[in-house]
Amino acid sequence: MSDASPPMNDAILHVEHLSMKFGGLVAIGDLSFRARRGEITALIGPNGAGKTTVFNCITGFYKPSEGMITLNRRDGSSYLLERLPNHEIPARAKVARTFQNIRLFSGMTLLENLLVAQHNKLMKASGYTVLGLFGFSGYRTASAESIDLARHWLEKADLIDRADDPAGDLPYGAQRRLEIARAMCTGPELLCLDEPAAGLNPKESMALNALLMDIKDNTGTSILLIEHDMAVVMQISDHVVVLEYGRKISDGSPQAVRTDPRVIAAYLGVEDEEVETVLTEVGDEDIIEQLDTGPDSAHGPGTSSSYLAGPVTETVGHSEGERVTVSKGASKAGQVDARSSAAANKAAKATPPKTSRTKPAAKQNSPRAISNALDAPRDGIADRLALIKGIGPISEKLLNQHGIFHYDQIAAWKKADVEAAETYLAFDGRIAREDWIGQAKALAKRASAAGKRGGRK
Ligand SMILES: Nc1ncnc2c1ncn2[C@@H]1O[C@H](COP(=O)(O)OP(=O)(O)OP(=O)(O)O)[C@@H](O)[C@H]1O
Repeated sequence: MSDASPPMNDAILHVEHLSMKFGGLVAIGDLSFRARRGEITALIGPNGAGKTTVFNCITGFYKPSEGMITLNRRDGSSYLLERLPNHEIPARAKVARTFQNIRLFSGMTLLENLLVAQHNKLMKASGYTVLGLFGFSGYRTASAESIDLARHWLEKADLIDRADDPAGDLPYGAQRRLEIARAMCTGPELLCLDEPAAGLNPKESMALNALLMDIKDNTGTSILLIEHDMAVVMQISDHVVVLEYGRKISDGSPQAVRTDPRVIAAYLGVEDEEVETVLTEVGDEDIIEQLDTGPDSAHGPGTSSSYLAGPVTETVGHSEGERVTVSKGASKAGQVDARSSAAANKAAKATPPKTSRTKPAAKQNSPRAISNALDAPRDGIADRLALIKGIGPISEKLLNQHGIFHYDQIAAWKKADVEAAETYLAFDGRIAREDWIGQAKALAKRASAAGKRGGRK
């Protein structure tokens, strides 16, 4: 939304008309948004929406095909990140990041990991000579300061008791916090976190939220967050930008985005005919009303730069005139737009009573055809299937309704089971494309190794 755009001096990050192409694929198309200083900005969207590609452009791993990324530092200096050499982005623009996959030095202790992160500062203090390491008082001071800073962040991350343990021995959630502590040791003004809550159990998720809120409240570091866990996003974000197929489909406060029908349709990854069912399940009567009467300009990207970037269509345009076709009807946000217009045109259509908004009978009464379905979760506790990328809360509920509660059940699926599940979920090829079976195997293994510590609801 246009009201989400702060004045330039309030924006630590300003992304303008960013496009990134990989051969014929437009991973990001004409994306513009701002992240305010001192806030947590979340970048969300379904798998493959282009979130990590945006991060890679901001942090210099990719040079964008088009567009500008401006980083405004507190001291008034500004950097065009797309022009800075990769290695200068952390040092000069003060941007730090973590990755989807944990990248710690697992054989080093926690303290050593945090000292390595301060390598540049220490080398500078040494005068870049071996003698400097032993002789310069400047080095000794810098070294003591580095240890203090590392201790400070170990305390903040609630890891000080494990300071001398190898990082690889930490539980998964603690490793995630260590990565953030390590990034904070570089003194960033913008901290980019790629799915920090992925694979965390609820307790670990709460500890992560506390750490991120502490960073926000007490350091002045701004945070840009990619996250699939909506509980985390809605709880701690000040501002949310939603992507679908590389295009921005919504931009605003967590509340505005949460109630945007385009986001619900796109993010939950539902098929066209299921949009209304999803909205009913989400339980937001206002949205259901909107779908019957047309789009509400107070919600969604009606006046946002996503509209300046053009409507979401079944092709993704590129400024050089190239058009790359995505699968027909692929944009769920586009489907909502289409449905809203169609609904507005059907003036004579009577609004069906709310009680009639139920799942199609075929879906409710489908015979159980997945070979390893169970009547109930083992020990009464289901795994969090939504940790599998591609499974949202609605799909998780549907799977549960069809007797699938555990990672190992999905891990053991054969072709016929996949086909049966796709019928229930009204997906076409997504299970293989998103490798649910591979993800389920990894989660089952992790849950089993941790004595199912992290994998339960
Ligand atoms: N180096 C690359 N070469 C070719 N295609 C790429 C490359 N990196 C990303 N893509 C493609 O760009 C699109 C966006 O990918 P990206 O990883 O940015 O999505 P994402 O929103 O981060 O997805 P996820 O939530 O699954 O991590 C995808 O279609 C992906 O296959």
